[in-house]
Amino acid sequence: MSIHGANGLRSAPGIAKSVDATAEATGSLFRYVREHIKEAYLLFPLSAVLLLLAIWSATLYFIRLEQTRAQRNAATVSLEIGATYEAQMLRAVREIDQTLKLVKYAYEAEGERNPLPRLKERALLPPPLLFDVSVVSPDGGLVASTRASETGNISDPDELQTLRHNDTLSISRPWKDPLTGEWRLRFSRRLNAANGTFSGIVRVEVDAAYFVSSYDASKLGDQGVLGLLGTDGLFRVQRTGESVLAGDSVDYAALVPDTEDTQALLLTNSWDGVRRYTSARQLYDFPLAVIVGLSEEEQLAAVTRQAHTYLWRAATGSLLLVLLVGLLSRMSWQLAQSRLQAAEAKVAYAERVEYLAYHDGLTALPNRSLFSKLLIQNIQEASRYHRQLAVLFLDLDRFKQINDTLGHDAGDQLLQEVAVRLKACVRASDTVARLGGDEFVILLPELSEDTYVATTAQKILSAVARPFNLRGKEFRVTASIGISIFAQDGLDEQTLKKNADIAMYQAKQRGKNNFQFYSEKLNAESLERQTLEIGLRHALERNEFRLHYQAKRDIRSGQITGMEALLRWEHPDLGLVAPMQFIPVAEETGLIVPIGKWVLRTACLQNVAWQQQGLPHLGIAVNLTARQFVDEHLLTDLATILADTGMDARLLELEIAESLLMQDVKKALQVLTGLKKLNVRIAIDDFGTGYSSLSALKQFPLDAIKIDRSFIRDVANATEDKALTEAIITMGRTLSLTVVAQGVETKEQADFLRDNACDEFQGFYFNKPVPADQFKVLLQAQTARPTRDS
Ligand SMILES: Nc1nc2c(ncn2[C@@H]2O[C@@H]3COP(=O)(O)O[C@H]4[C@@H](O)[C@H](n5cnc6c(=O)[nH]c(N)nc65)O[C@@H]4COP(=O)(O)O[C@H]3[C@H]2O)c(=O)[nH]1
Repeated sequence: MSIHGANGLRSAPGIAKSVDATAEATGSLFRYVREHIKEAYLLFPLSAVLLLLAIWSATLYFIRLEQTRAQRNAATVSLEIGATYEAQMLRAVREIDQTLKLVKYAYEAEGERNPLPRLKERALLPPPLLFDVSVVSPDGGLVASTRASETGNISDPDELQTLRHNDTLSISRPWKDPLTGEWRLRFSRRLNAANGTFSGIVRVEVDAAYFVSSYDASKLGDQGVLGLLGTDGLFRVQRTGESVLAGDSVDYAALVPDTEDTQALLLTNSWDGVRRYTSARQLYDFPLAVIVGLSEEEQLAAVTRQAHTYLWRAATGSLLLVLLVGLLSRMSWQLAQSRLQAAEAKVAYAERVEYLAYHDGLTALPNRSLFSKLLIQNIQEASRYHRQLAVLFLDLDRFKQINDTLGHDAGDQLLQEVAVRLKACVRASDTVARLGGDEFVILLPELSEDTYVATTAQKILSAVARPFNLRGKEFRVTASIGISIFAQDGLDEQTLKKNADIAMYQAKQRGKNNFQFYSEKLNAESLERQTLEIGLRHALERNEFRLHYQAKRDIRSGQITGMEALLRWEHPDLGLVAPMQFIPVAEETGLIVPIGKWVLRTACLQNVAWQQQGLPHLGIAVNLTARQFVDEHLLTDLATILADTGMDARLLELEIAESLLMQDVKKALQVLTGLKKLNVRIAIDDFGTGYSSLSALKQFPLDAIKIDRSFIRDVANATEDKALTEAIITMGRTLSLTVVAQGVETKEQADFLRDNACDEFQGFYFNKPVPADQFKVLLQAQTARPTRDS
């Protein structure tokens, strides 16, 4: 029991589930139909189904109507024929009975033993061809007959027996004439003697076919029936088509209603098994009934044929309709499908447009808009749940250079690779987005542990620093990252982004390839930077730049051998701004290019002016930054300036930082060769800090190297710096380069350099950078007193 119970429990939800599923399926079908009902491909079949229903309902209705009409008609005709037939039979039997009565009267009342000849003579007997009238003695012997051939005792003993006791009309059983093979019938009455005793019978014999001779095939067809039935249930005669039969026995009571209200019934006639609309009437005063039957098959044949025609037409119409609707539905389905496809394409296009609106096409990372949205959302959540989140701004160091050197395709490839590496460094819940150019931003929405941000930032720096393979070559880039934390560094999206940006610039300032957390101090620096940037944009047109000149002296004679032009910015509010403060800003913003051109032109003009004033023809050095160095117009600009100012190219020296040259040796060689073709001198600035390879140095068309100040600073004390400086000087001499020591501040430093055969020096120990008018005084002094100054 328990097992059954458990099964029952288990199956109940199963049944419920399948019922639910069915309901669900039906529901969804209805929903689908409701939603798409207006679609032609559904409307057509639905209309077709309705039309088919209408066609078939009408067809079947009309068939049924015709059938009913034909049935009613058959029943009516059966009744009508029955009524007529009844009247005919009544008359016929009455006439026969009248004859019998006439003979009986002549016999009994007039005492004629054989009244037949007299009656015949007086034409009171029926026609002899049809009827045989005879008189029979009580023992069955033929007394007289209208038929000449009839002789002997041919009476039925039963008939005699019946009439011996009754004075009624007797109707014999049908019998077949042995000679003709036709069915015959006999009607008889008793003859009384004068004393009233039985003295024989008078009878009329007739061909049974006589009673069914009114069979009209046009009405009764070939399968109808016309019959005379005795109340004993024995057919005296019945005719179907041309066949006349007799003697069949039926249930009289079942066939002949005992009411006046006659009607035709559809019956399977027991004597031949044919279904007929059968009407039966008992003859008044006689033990006979007339039977009329119309074959159902024949009566409904026309209707059935008609029905077949209707059905055939309906079927043909339905088939055509189905084909037509199928065709139309198919066409409209195809149309709907193509419309659907067009709509889907539209949706896909809209999705694509939306995707593009929120994603970076190059890296497929979220773009600035999407990042802002995500950041706003995450700030709201962090605020609600009192959580922290971090925004990391990342900028690639030297990206522009790679882009300019290797081309945009390589730059794009690099950015894509960086995007992949960045994503690999963070969790799936973190967001990496690209703001544009080489700027990326990372959102860390959940800071599980305090060190997570720093760890992630470090991981990113290491990942970016791994070499990239671009165009079959290995390249290295680094990144600078600025970090701001919600809520301490800002409560809204703008502030967090701005502060992360500030921190990122700070990271750049601090030598790149590092990360910086935002602080208030950074903010102040950033503000200053912003002030500088805004001011720088107008400094040229407002003529706020000045050039100062610092002398380079020969190490042995102390004579001024040349000068370096150094840029100064006289800011209206900030006063004199040092180049180390504003040149990085000018470099980042690209303003260094027009500013650099101004410097070159001014330095050349000044130098030519001094020459024209009779002062010594000395070389002048001008610094170039990385951006100036890779500027595609550098050579043409320089040539123009030289031509415009009339400057002797051999007196112009361009100082280029060693680190810059070593970043991309091939490109450096290309630019330097171009410069050299203009006959300008080339010096490597800040030498010793850029890890030059000797082979690279040998390739470059150089004229001078300037030892970095950091070596000179400790040259008098630190053994290591001494050794390095000695090595640099030796190397410079080996390569036949002028070796210049810069940042010489003390006598010790000067002595050391002199002892180690350095060529020239430059430093506060001799001269600080001064404006042109002051430098002119120095030059004039040297012209007047060309002696050693040191
Ligand atoms: N402590 C110390 N410093 C000394 C001494 N002797 C010279 N200096 C300073 O050293 C710097 C020499 O220039 P730099 O190494 O090319 O370094 C330059 C150069 O890289 C850049 N710069 C200056 N003017 C220009 C310019 O017109 N164009 C470009 N592209 N860069 C410039 O800015 C840097 C700094 O320029 P300044 O501030 O003028 O600083 C100058 C100069 O004033 C010394 O004995 N002790």
